[in-house]
Amino acid sequence: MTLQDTTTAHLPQVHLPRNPGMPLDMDWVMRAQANTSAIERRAASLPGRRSVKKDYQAAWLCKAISLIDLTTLAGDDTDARVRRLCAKARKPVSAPLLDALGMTGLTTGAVCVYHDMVPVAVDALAGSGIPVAAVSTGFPAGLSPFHLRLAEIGESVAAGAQEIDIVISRRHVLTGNWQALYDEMAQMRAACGAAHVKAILATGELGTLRNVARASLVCMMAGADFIKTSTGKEGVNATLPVTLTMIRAIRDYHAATGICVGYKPAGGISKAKDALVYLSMIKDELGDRWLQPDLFRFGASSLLGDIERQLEHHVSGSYSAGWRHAMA
Ligand SMILES: O=C[C@H](O)COP(=O)(O)O
Repeated sequence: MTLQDTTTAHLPQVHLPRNPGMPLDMDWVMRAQANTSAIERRAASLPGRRSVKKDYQAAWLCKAISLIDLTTLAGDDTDARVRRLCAKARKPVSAPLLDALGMTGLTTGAVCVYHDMVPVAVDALAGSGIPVAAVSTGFPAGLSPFHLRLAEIGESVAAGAQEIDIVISRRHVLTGNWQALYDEMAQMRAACGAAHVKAILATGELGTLRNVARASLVCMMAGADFIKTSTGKEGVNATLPVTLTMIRAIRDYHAATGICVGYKPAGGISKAKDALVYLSMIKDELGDRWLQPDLFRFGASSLLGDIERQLEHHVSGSYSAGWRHAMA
């Protein structure tokens, strides 16, 4: 595999048709189980193994950059911070490092901000082709009046957000009210119009992996283009067992409908080596098609910094034969 194969060759120039969804299939939802102990065993085996061949790690780290929704979601966000973030999305690593890697043109997958920051981000990213994602619907708890959550989606889209990260009502999952979850998701999907919609499940608040599996299915049936683990604000955010549960739900949905739904782990992913484990898991479970920005994103505020440090380390001293080959 060359660096070119790993990065630019797979950038999506064509957006997939949106997930059209399907009627709520309660039998399928109730059949969805998650074998917790098997999933935890499989997840526990992942970090210990050599997930990506060392020779190609730099190439995979560049790939990871192209898959980041570079995020700031803080109460003290300012226009200046968002502009700095957008500049970083355009040039994710220093110019000398980009040159050394031969990766001119590398950008992050998107920038993710609160609704109020959308106009600033849209302006700062003009002409870059990098989409702005807005967290809407009363993020992070999603407990504002429903009509206001729908209105917020409309305002974010009108302000130029091309992707909307909605939050679901956790109580619908905790009470097993799948019809209410489906209806909520379908209305949010409709409010997004042409924008892509990512459904944040807030998995750390859903109680069980079985609930995660069922909520994943219901959101996909209701038209979510992506399912996303967390807001980054829950006590427990993205984990490997949750990831296995959600990507297997994506695999089942694809097998039954032919529709590809994307996956976004988010919250607490800050280390380059963890990003490689996620990419390895996606490759194993879903295949290369899901290693593209239209079907996979990391939601992360600090991952890029660690990846940049690791790439600097590679370029400064550890050119192996394989890496030179990858650069050829
Ligand atoms: O959606 C993205 C998350 O809020 C980012 O979480 P993080 O700040 O822990 O990386």
